[in-house]
Amino acid sequence: MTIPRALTIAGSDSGGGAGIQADLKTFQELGVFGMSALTAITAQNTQTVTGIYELSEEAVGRQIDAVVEDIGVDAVKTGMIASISIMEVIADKVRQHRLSPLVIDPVMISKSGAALLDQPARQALKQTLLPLATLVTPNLHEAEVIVNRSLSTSQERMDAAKQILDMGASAVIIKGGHTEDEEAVDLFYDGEEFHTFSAPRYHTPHTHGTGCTFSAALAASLAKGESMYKAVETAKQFITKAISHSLNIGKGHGPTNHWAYNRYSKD
Ligand SMILES: Nc1ncnc2c1ncn2[C@@H]1O[C@H](COP(=O)(O)OP(=O)(O)O)[C@@H](O)[C@H]1O
Ligand SMILES: Cc1ncc(COP(=O)(O)O)c(N)n1
Repeated sequence: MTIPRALTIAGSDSGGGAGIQADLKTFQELGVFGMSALTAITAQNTQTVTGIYELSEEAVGRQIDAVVEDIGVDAVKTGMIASISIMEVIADKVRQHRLSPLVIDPVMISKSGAALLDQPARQALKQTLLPLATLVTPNLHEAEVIVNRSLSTSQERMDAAKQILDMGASAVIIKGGHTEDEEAVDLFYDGEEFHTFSAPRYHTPHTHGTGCTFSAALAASLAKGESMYKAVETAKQFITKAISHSLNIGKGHGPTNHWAYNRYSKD
């Protein structure tokens, strides 16, 4: 039996709801062996980020080399990248090791408002990492930063999706977590067809780590060999369960529930 292996390149969330911790929990729940390359350590809980400690470029590069050269990687995701210099190392390593499929979650700001990618890096993303992406997963705000205009209508989002593919990404999913719509609708485009993936919107404050969990579920599903379309379906089901059973932990935005997909499969 071959064991699917996924690597997350992201930041640590001491609070356990987002970042590397969310990714590894998601990989585990989906039956994929999880590995990590940390870009930064955050001191963080459900209310706030009190410290960000970036790792050196060398530390990031060596973690990636170590797992690739020995264990092997069937899919990769990136999350918090922190700065341009770390982004450049990641892009170099992706090219050097031909890492694919590559899911890029262009994390910019935490739900609690902390900058997790500095301003220059938000623009550099377009040239440095997006062209390498198998799938890029911006939320609405991140998509607006990438295309540099507001996206209020579905037509504007479809145009933005096309523009993101013109930047070199193979596919994009613009997530609908931050709209006022009754449903949480994600727009997928792979250069051929648009698809929407919808689920009921849960009115809960406990959505810390939704984007990390979603992109980790995508990487895990791709590591298992699912098609891109099937991987989005699985990830949408996983995140919807995780949000519908989210955890009232801490005093702020609690985390999503990573075990809900397996434990509450019938409701
Ligand atoms: N309140 C909610 N109810 C149901 N689904 C949600 C809710 N909030 C986010 N989602 C879904 O969670 C996934 C992550 O989206 P989003 O929260 O927009 O990402 P991010 O964490 O990057 O801001 C998407 O599939 C989105 O539709
Ligand atoms: C280390 C790290 N990575 C990503 C997020 C984004 O998650 P959210 O937007 O839910 O706060 C985070 N808060 N911390």
